[in-house]
Amino acid sequence: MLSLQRSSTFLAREQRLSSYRDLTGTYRSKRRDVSVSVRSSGGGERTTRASASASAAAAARGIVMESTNGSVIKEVVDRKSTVGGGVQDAYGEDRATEEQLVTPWSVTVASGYSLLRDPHHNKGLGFTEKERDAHYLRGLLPPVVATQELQERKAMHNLRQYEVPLQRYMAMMDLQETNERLFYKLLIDHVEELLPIVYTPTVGEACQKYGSIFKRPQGLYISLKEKGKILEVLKNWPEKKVQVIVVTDGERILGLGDLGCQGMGIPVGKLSLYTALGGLRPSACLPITIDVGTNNEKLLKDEFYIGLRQRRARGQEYAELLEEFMSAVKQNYGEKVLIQFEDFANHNAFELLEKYSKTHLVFNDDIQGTASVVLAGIVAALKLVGGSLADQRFLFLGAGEAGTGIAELIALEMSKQTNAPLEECRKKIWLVDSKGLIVSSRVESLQHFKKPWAHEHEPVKTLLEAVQAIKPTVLIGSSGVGQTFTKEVVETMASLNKKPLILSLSNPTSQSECTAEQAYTWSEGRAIFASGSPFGPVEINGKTFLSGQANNAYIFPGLGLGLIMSGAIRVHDDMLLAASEALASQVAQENFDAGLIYPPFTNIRKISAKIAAKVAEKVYDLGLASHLPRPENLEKFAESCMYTPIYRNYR
Ligand SMILES: O=C([O-])CC(=O)C(=O)O
Ligand SMILES: [Mg+2]
Repeated sequence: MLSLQRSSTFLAREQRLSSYRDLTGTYRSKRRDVSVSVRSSGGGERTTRASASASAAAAARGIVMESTNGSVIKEVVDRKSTVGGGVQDAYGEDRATEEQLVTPWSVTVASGYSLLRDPHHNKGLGFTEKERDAHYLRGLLPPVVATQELQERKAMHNLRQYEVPLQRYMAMMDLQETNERLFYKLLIDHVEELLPIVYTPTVGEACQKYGSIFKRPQGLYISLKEKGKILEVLKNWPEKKVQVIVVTDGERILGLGDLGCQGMGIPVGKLSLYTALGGLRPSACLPITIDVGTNNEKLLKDEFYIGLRQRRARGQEYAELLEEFMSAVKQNYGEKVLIQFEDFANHNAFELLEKYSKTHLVFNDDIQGTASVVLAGIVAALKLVGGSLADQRFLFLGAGEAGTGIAELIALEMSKQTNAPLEECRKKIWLVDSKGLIVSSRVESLQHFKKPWAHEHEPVKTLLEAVQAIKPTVLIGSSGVGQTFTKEVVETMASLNKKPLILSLSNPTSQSECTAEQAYTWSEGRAIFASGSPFGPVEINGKTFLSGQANNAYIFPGLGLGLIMSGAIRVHDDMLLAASEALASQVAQENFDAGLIYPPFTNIRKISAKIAAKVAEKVYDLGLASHLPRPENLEKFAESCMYTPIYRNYR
């Protein structure tokens, strides 16, 4: 038996790096040979055995260990990666640095049978002959070695056999859970086809049925039961170098309302887009659902419901849990971790953003991400509609997070362009909520986020009357209620404008204010239309009409990448404006010619890199960057940071 001699520095290093919690606290190997004395982070001595083949690597680069069945190899490596100062493991995956390994868990990578069941490293039939020898895979796979391209073709072929979108969603989730790189290769290469599956609209249905389709847990669940222990819960998550968290409390999932704990599908879906569209490493992404109960009676009675069976906690109890969560995140991951709030109900969304934007790197996707994407679409649409932003009159149906968020960013941009006071710019923007047009006589009873939009006007009850009274050039739906842009509403817009700009933003498709077909038919093909969830081409009198997807998916992946690569510590409105400008500039003449105001999603990675570069530029300009020096070419740097799903060759 060969004993590795270790210096005290090395031991100290291992104290942080090499502890691995298994049930017995020991490591044994059938394969013999190397015995390494290490200390656990709890301070106890452990004897670790590693195979002879691993011993060279152990001596050269740290420590390699195998478990009883020879299936788990643990490595500590010290090669720097490009983004955020991580390291790469034996498989070339970016991993946490020593300092980042702050928990009892540490880096583990598998071989043999376990490797085939490790979604981060599994390649299925893609393992080469050499890898099959080196990683104890002989006999565990059929003889054929397939290229990743062949696997991709097969997976797409199989996926297309399913006619029901939810089945495709489940097949995609299975793939993500078995072979992560293949999952992302599919998603990146077939983004237009698969976005509606892993994202809106299908993800909405998946959340509604999450309890029944639930197989393996994804993401982290933090419920009221974990109060007082949230830091410990965070430490149970296996990845230590987390850079983005998407968190929901499930109270307003898309336009579907309170889905409680089953809202988890949203953070999972959003983060898969962070990787596919924005190039963040999957291991850097952490989906979280905060479960404070649900007021959805149907779910409370559903025997398959997976969340707390109680009504929602409110007030102090809610605030305390969120406060504990926010400080635990900062304590565990530092102040550069990006926290994206998603699908909270209005009251909490505004309050959380207001409170934590001063102390954390946070943004609310529904308020700010949606605002940025819609502003980009409007700015681009001016090329088709004519006139400047300040020449337009805006009418919103819906005065919640999306409506007021978009309205404010439009006013901000208008104010920048014209030098007019923000107050004046706001007067060109009108909002309708469930009680009618928001006017000054209602101001006392309005929630605080609606007050800036209470302009002088006599009361108006319905949307149709509001359209007739305000005569908007742009109509925006963000109410979460489907079919509210009626034939009369669209016809009135078309009678007032040569090219009415109509945006039906609510998700999923069932909640869209009108369909593409309705918008084009009722406006006699003159509307410029985009929607939150996608619509296919529409044919009217032999002419084909396309419509774009005004969805925050255009913005948050690039925005997040820009914030992370610059090491931003706060989000500023100017960064949202920069993201918006970058997106608007990506609409090509051929898109305009087709009546589109957004570029196609097929180029999204390039678009995200451009958005990231513009956002990072703002972060540096505002002195909010912590990654110094500033790279010379931010766009190239953004591209170089992006994760690619191509299989790695395993050493
Ligand atoms: O998820 C989406 O498709 C867009 C969004 O944030 C929402 O509707 O809440
Ligand atoms: Mg959302």
